[in-house]
Amino acid sequence: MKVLVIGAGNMGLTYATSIGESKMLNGRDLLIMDAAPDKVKSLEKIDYFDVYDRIENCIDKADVVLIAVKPYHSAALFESIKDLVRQDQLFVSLMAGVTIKTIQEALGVKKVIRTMPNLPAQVGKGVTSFTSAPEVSQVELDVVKKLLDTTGVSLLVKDERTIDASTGISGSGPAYVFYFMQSMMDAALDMEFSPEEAKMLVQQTFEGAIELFNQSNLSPEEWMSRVASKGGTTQAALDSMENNKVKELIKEAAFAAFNRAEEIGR
Ligand SMILES: NC(=O)C1=CN([C@@H]2O[C@H](COP(=O)(O)OP(=O)(O)OC[C@H]3O[C@@H](n4cnc5c(N)ncnc54)[C@H](O)[C@@H]3O)[C@@H](O)[C@H]2O)C=CC1
Ligand SMILES: O=C(O)[C@@H]1CCC=N1
Repeated sequence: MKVLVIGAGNMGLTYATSIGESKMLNGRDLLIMDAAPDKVKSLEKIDYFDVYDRIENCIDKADVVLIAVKPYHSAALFESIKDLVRQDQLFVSLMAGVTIKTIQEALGVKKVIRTMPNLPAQVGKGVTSFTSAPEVSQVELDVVKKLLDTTGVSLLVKDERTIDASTGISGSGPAYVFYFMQSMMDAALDMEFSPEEAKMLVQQTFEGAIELFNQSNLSPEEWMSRVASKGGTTQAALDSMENNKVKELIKEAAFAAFNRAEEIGR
């Protein structure tokens, strides 16, 4: 089986590298293609895959094609490959919001899987939701799951609405965590810690909290109550968040991403 990754940015390169490192494929069965000459130059230093700068030189070699360009580049890409693709090829999209029907119609193919990965895939801690067109067989789904799992874990979901919902939680989610980290670092700077001290305090607090969560069956709410003493400092902070409806605002933000994914699809 030969796998071609189109688009060697954050996501495409991460998947190509993870698949390469996993040794799932034989020698030269992994191909990568990007339209940016400087990107292609930097890829040539990496040993895991054969690198292409022109789609017509590689698309017909592939059994599985991973599409990892930005959604707004998808129409131009589809136009450039629609006369080169085959019905037996399996297309796996990593693009937010681009529907299976759009891909099928633009390429004139049936076998399409749509995924929603996330950036922690870069460190093997990704979570990828995926769903497929009915024309994709169970064997093909199993193969793609193995490819996706090289970057962390994956979750087969029932439909494309759930892919858009995953975008609001796990796809965009790492940015919400970074937003929280940045806000705490900014607060630390206002309290006159140095930038290095602020980073250390926040980084270790996040790592420690995640480790506690991972090593127990307690919910985040239960852990919150273990940190907070009655009438103490944590309660003052949690009360402030409740009064300012921070939870509602975070939910609203997640739904904004979900809605935007659906909007891009339309
Ligand atoms: N960055 C993230 O955290 C996540 C991104 N995604 C999705 O992954 C996809 C890629 O995002 P990133 O990797 O962040 O983008 P990126 O901008 O880092 O990479 C896209 C790459 O595609 C290349 N490209 C553009 N048009 C091309 C064409 N016609 N042929 C070949 N290569 C072409 C660009 O040169 C670039 O290297 C997007 O559709 C996005 O919705 C999904 C989940 C998370
Ligand atoms: O912001 C975006 O559109 C992409 C999809 C999920 C994360 N990044």
